[in-house]
Amino acid sequence: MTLSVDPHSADRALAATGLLKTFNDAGVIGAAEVHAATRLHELYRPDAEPDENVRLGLAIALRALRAGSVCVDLRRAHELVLDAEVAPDADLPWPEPDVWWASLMASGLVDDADAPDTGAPLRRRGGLLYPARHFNDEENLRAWLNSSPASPTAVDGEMLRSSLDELFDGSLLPEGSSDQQRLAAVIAAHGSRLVLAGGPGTGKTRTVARILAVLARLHAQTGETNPPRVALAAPTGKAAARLTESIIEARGDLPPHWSSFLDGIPAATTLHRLLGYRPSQGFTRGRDAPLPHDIVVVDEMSMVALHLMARLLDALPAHCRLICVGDPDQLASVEAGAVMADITATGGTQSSAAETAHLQSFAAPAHPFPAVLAPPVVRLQHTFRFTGGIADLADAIRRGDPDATVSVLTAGHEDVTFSDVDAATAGQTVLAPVRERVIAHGRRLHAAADAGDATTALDLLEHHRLLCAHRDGLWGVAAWESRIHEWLDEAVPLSDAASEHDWYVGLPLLNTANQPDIGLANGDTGIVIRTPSGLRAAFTVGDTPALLPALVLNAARPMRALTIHKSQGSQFSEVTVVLPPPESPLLTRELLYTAISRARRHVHVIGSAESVRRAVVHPANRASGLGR
Ligand SMILES: Nc1ncnc2c1ncn2[C@@H]1O[C@H](COP(=O)(O)OP(=O)(O)OP(=O)(O)O)[C@@H](O)[C@H]1O
Repeated sequence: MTLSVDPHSADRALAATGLLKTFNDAGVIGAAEVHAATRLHELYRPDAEPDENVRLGLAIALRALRAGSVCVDLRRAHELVLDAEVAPDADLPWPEPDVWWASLMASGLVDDADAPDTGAPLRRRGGLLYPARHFNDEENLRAWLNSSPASPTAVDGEMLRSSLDELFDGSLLPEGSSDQQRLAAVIAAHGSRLVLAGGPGTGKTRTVARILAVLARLHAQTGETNPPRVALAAPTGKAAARLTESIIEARGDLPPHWSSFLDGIPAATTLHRLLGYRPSQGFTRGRDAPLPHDIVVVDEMSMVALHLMARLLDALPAHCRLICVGDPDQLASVEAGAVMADITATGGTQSSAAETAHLQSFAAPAHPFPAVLAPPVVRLQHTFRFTGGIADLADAIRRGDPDATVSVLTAGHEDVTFSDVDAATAGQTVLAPVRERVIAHGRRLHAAADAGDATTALDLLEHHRLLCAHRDGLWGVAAWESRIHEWLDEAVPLSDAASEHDWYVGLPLLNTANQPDIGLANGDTGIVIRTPSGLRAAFTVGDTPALLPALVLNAARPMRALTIHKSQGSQFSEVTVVLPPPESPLLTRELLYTAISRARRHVHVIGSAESVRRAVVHPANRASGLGR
């Protein structure tokens, strides 16, 4: 099958020639890659005849970036690049890899990883071709992962042991299983790096709060009068707000004489803000202006792109501990890289026998640590919050087992329902349960909004969310927005609700830009409520509802449905997931896992079993050189 590419598409580069034209016509590379490859070749080799293979290498490396990969294995370029789109399987004239490499290395446009950096735009490591900037960022991360941990003798062992016995007693774990939360605390106490990986409800935040308390106690013991300077950060404003809330909650769960160790920790901020990002200057924190902190915690690491991670590592002072927290099975960052998944798959450097024995000595007798330790990565596996269908479903998806996933979906669990239909063509009868759910939720939202009760309305907003993979098209957010609007208009009805500026009482809103002047971040959600002064949008700013007029909200749009990508970092009591057809390029294991793990109490999946199976067996394929 050859992909028919619209000859008038903006992605067609009319001036392209040779291999660039062939691959552009086939839809493998876009106009942007054709232009960039041509330009870079001219810039770096103004005197040389354009070499077809070299220009294609440049374009493919850039195309891979657009698909989320920081490098490309030239032997498998056809798989990697085509993976991101509706794939042509045409017989394209891919250069023979050895010949391709020979052309690239002779071009002066590629520096080998082990040779001096001449400033060429591409780098080679083994069989991988990188844009130079991404190569350097990956090297930065590799060096951090492989750096040797701090000396174990720096820790007051007795104090650490007694702290662990109080805060990490492992009492809810099955006898004989490793207490991974305690292991995380031991590793954090001994070194400057911890990567804490785990699914929802595995106790990541609770563990972080307790680690911070233990570190503060150990710090005080050294005679320091000031507590350690801690920064909490996350990739988005929404995730930062949630981290702040979760840490406050976890603090409330600490024994009273421990909670004061968390006094004075500022609210979480976005990573960009922590690193002093200014649109005109870029990141103002870096090697020359390091962060002033002793401990930095970054949550929702799966959303952190390689580039951002590298800037963070640049800005860490040598003594600073970095604790990275996240779920490696979720969708990766919008920009290239899959840092969290790569780090957890790679592991760190394995401990020596002496180090392992030392770390082991901090395990509780009933919960010995694993025999092989690879700091800094610790994976939490025991789920404390979820039981039943959602946990089983998440597990089956994570394991990549399509039969088990479909079995859980159809097993009749109380917390999982499945409509095995194509959501776009399903009739009213099949969709009746979704309609009822949406209407019941809409009525409650409307009642609270009409009464001007911002707190209740904002709380209710988190009770149910409909999530789609796509923004547009029959299975996308836009189609579901109008379908839900129609359902509600019949049932509530919305035409009776007061309306101004296209707003009406009870309309959920999504803010789509960062607006620090009014305290809103991109991704914040709110709801239109009635107030004595007219309609206002209620958004949570800090920990209280702010009532904002339409005038200041130029980037807010209706939100009856949300993309799964945008829902990352949030959780809802109930979630309805609309799956696209099996041939959708967005349908990946990470997408399905992220969607269902947004649900706290109930998940409803609407989509064919074939779509479910296709997602489960199709992990997102982001190439990187870590672990090779
Ligand atoms: N070792 C433990 N003993 C008892 N309860 C625990 C333990 N670990 C976690 N919990 C409880 O499990 C629940 C989930 O914990 P927590 O919020 O820390 O998980 P999480 O991994 O951060 O979840 P999410 O990713 O969904 O935010 C909390 O109520 C917490 O108190």
